[in-house]
Amino acid sequence: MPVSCQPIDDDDVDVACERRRVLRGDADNDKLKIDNLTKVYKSRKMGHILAVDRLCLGVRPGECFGLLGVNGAGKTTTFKMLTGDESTTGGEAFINGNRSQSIGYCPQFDALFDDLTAREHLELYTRLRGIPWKDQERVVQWALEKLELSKYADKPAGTYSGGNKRKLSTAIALIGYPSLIFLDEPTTGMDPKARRFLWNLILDIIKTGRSVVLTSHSMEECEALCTRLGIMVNGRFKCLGSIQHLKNRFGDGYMITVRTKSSSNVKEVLRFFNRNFPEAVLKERHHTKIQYQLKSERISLAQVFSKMEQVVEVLGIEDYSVSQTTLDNVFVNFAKKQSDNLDQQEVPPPVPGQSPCSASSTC
Ligand SMILES: Nc1ncnc2c1ncn2[C@@H]1O[C@H](COP(=O)(O)OP(=O)(O)OP(=O)(O)O)[C@@H](O)[C@H]1O
Repeated sequence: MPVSCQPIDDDDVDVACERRRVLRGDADNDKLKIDNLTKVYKSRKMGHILAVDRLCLGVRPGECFGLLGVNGAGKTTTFKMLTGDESTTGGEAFINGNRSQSIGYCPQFDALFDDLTAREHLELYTRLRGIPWKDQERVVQWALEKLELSKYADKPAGTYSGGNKRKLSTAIALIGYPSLIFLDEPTTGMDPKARRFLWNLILDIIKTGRSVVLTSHSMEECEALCTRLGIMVNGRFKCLGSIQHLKNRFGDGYMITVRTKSSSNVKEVLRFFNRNFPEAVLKERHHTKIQYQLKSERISLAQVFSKMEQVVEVLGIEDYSVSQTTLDNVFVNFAKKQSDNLDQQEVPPPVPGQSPCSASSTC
C-alpha cells in the first residue's frame, strides 16, 4: 500500500481537528476546501518524493491563511496543485464549492514578459479573465493605481526592480476581483514601505469577505496579516491555528529578566521564583541579573505582572521585564523537524486509481 494511503495517526490535535472538520463536511461553505491533497513527484535521481501528504484545510470567507514552512516543505507544490499548474496524486480541492473557479495567483517567481509593459500585462490578463472590452481601461487603471504602478505603466517589465515586479504580479492576481487569492511570497524584494503598502492592500481584501492564502518567510508579515496559519514540515501540517494559540502551545513561553539592586538580593529573588513559579526554568544568573523561562500555558501575562509587582520593593528589584515568545521561536522549533534526508520522504508509487486516503482512515 502506498504511504499516502495509510491513515494519519500522529496528527497534532489542532491539525486532526481541522481534518475532521473538512471530512465531515463542515468546511463545505468555506472559500477553499482542501481534502487530503497529496503530491508524489517521481524523480529519476531521487525516486519518489512525497511533497504534499494528505493535506486537509478549510479557508473561511474573510480569512488570510498563512502557509508556512522551511524550503522544501511543500508550500509551492500545494499552490501549484490548487492552481492547476501541477496534477494531484490524490485528494481534491474545492473553491466556493466547485472544483475549478476563478482565483488570483501571484506565483513565487514572477511570470512576466520582459518586453511587455505593466499596462500591456494587465490588458492581457483582463482579456484572459473575460473582462468586457468596455471595462478594460477602467480595470487596468484601477490595478495600476491600486499597486502604485502608474509611474511605470508604459515601461517594459524587464526594466523593473524586483519589488515592482512583485507588485505587477500581485496586480495581475487581483484582476477580475477573484474571491480567493493565492500569494506565494508576495513581498520578496520589496522595500519596507512597499511591503506595508501591500499588507494594507491584503487587509482591505479580506475586509471585503474575500480570502487570501499566503506563504511568507517573514514572521512579521504573518503576524500582521494571518488570521490563522499552519506550519508545514515534510508535506504535512505540524500545527495549525491562530498566532496566539500557536505561541501559547508551542512557544518557549515567557522570558522574565530581573535585575536586583545588589547581588545580596539575588537569593531572595530565586526563593521567590521557586515558591511562586515552581515550573520556571533558570536560564541565566549573572551578578545582579537573573533570567527565567516560564511556560505560558497555565499562567497569563497579567498574572505574571501581578505577582512581580507585589515584590518589586521587598525583594530589592531594580527593574524587570517579561517578554513573550515570538512566532520565530515557534517556527524555528518546527523547522528543526524538516527532514533534509530525502530517503525519509521517499515513497513507493501510488497504485493507479486508488484514493490517497481511504474513508476508513482515522480522519
Ligand atoms: N518538479 C519537481 N520534481 C521533483 N521534486 C520536486 C519538484 N518540485 C518540488 N519538488 C520537491 O518537493 C518538495 C516540496 O517542494 P516545494 O517547492 O513545494 O517546497 P516549498 O515549501 O515551496 O519550498 P520553498 O520555500 O523553497 O519555495 C521538495 O522536496 C522539492 O525538492
